[in-house]
Amino acid sequence: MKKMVQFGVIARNFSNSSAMQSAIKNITVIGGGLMGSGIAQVSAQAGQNVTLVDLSPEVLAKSQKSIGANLGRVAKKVYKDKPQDGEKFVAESMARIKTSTDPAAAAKSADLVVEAIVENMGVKHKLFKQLDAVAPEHTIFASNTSSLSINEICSVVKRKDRFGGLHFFNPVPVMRLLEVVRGAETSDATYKTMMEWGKAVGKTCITCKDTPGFVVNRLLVPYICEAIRLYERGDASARDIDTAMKLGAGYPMGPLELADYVGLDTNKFILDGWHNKYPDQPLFKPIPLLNKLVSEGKLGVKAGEGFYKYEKK
Ligand SMILES: CCCCCCC[C@H](O)CC(=O)SCCNC(=O)CCNC(=O)[C@H](O)C(C)(C)COP(=O)([O-])OP(=O)([O-])OC[C@H]1O[C@@H](n2cnc3c(N)ncnc32)[C@H](O)[C@@H]1OP(=O)([O-])[O-]
Ligand SMILES: NC(=O)c1ccc[n+]([C@@H]2O[C@H](COP(=O)([O-])OP(=O)(O)OC[C@H]3O[C@@H](n4cnc5c(N)ncnc54)[C@H](O)[C@@H]3O)[C@@H](O)[C@H]2O)c1
Repeated sequence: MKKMVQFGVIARNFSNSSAMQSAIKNITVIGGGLMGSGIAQVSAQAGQNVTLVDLSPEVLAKSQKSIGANLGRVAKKVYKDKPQDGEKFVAESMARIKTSTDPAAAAKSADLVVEAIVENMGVKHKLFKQLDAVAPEHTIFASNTSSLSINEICSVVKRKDRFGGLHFFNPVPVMRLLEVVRGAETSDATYKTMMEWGKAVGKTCITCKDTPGFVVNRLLVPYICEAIRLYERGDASARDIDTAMKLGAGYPMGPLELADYVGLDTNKFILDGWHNKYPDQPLFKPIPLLNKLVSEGKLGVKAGEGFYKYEKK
């Protein structure tokens, strides 16, 4: 049943993509990590020309490998009875992805730049300032930030009317939602283009204001944090909390499993940032157990241990 649902999602995303048109033809994705490689993949499979940029050539090589493998999964499902068409789909999608280690050069030919680099305001400011000086007039800039303010990120660029948030979800090829975030100065034309582009790459788009966590993370972060506090108090075991939310509320993962999946350092980073900004909000108060796990290097799936133990890949 689970597989059937996932197959439906991937096939639907793909057919949506083929049917939709977008004014954006050339996209530059900056940051070739977990999110950037997924954004590059869904864009290329929807027929866009993609330049994927990272400072590290090793990251780019790893991303290309994982995109190839994930496109292979899509092809297996969508072209189940036509393997040759599947191979063509993978080859053509891969051929649409170029890689680069030079963000400024890659922005020069972009209609849209989607930034998916580290969640750090200073680093994002430095990048966007550099890109603003070289990108064509018409180029739209977007950030995939999980928790930072779009208005604050775009404060360093002149093109504030051509700036917004495009918040994807992990894993990008599977998750159907795209949050389109309007900053205070995002123009109607930019907003409309971002919405159309999101549909063209197969996502269902919702509109968000530039508030902490937009919609999903504003609800998800306090929910995960409450689950950690529940566990910390000893009210239930980790396994029981996760089983409760999977079987009682129908979530695909329990909150502690999801916290391990996104990374406990990411959980902590978001919580600390919001706590500093909104010290009176009790939902954003620091959690001693979360701080302890992070200080011990127990960051979740990627570290081999978080609330649970995992086999290191
Ligand atoms: C304090 C809180 C902090 C929050 C942090 C915020 C972070 C951020 O801003 C927001 C988020 O993203 S929030 C996070 C939002 N995310 C969530 O909430 C996620 C919740 N979890 C889920 O939706 C499901 O558990 C998964 C989809 C992850 C796995 O599905 P499953 O059924 O349990 O396991 P399965 O059978 O293995 O996989 C089924 C099929 O899915 C496919 N596929 C899987 N992984 C893939 C990948 N990496 N790539 C590509 N494809 C991938 C694949 O096609 C596979 O089929 P195949 O047979 O292998 O070809
Ligand atoms: N991980 C998630 O679940 C998730 C979900 C939604 C949004 N986000 C957001 O997406 C962004 C990226 O997250 P991620 O999980 O993909 O991170 P990641 O660490 O997997 O990847 C970030 C990549 O950016 C590269 N990078 C850093 N500075 C750069 C620069 N100046 N120019 C080019 N490349 C640079 C790094 O080498 C790294 O490969 C963050 O803002 C994060 O908050 C993450």
